[in-house]
Amino acid sequence: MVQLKINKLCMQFGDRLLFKADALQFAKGDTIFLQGDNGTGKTTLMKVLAGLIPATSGELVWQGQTHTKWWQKSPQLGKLVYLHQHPYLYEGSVKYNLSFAGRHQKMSGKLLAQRVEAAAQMAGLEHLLDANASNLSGGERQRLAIARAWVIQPDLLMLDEPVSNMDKESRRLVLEMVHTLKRQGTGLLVSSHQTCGITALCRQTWQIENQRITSGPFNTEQGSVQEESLHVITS
Ligand SMILES: Nc1ncnc2c1ncn2[C@@H]1O[C@H](COP(=O)(O)OP(=O)(O)OP(=O)(O)O)[C@@H](O)[C@H]1O
Repeated sequence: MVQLKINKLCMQFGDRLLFKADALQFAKGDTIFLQGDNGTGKTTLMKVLAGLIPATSGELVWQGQTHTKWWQKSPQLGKLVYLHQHPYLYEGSVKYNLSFAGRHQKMSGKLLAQRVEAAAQMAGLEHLLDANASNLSGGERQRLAIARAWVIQPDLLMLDEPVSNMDKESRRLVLEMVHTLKRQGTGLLVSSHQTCGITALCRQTWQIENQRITSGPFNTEQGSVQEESLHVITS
């Protein structure tokens, strides 16, 4: 079972305590809605879990191994993906962006080409495959970033405000991609200020409140879920 365990995590910026968590677990197949008010540390937590910044103290255990040497190549590379709401894209075409990570995995050229084509279609970007990624609109960039993750099928995917500033059609396309990943077993950790189609896929919640992260069950009745979710969930 692919999993990331967090023990006695503490995050501070200078003297300011951001959050503490005794024990949390994020595993393949999990679907977790990360909730918390503005500034409580949701993005920071995701960056810590992705190994992009170190926690002040505590332990992250990936597949039974503690990962404390932050300057070394992360063992989670390609298996755990973090998508920021303003995603970083590589210099080059949409096609280049979609194929980049797959080239560094043990994926055959034929399979990679098939997945890139399928991802472009799912993301509604097939007509932009040769366009320069830096010229894409905000919504197209977010769709491309999720499609890029879809190509490599990570074990764990962290989505930071995945549908913020997206129109209805973009939200539908992104939901479809995320839902496919979920069906294939990818674990999801989703931060969002409002319930949406993607949070409706979640069955657990991590709540950051009073500088503590607590976990519990989440059912979609806890929030009013927007109508676009239901079509995908039941189909
Ligand atoms: N490198 C840093 N140095 C100092 N403070 C930081 C740093 N990075 C983030 N912070 C602060 O930590 C707090 C949490 O930031 P973070 O972006 O993780 O919150 P968030 O819960 O994702 O917020 P939002 O919901 O508004 O996106 C903020 O007050 C932010 O200013």
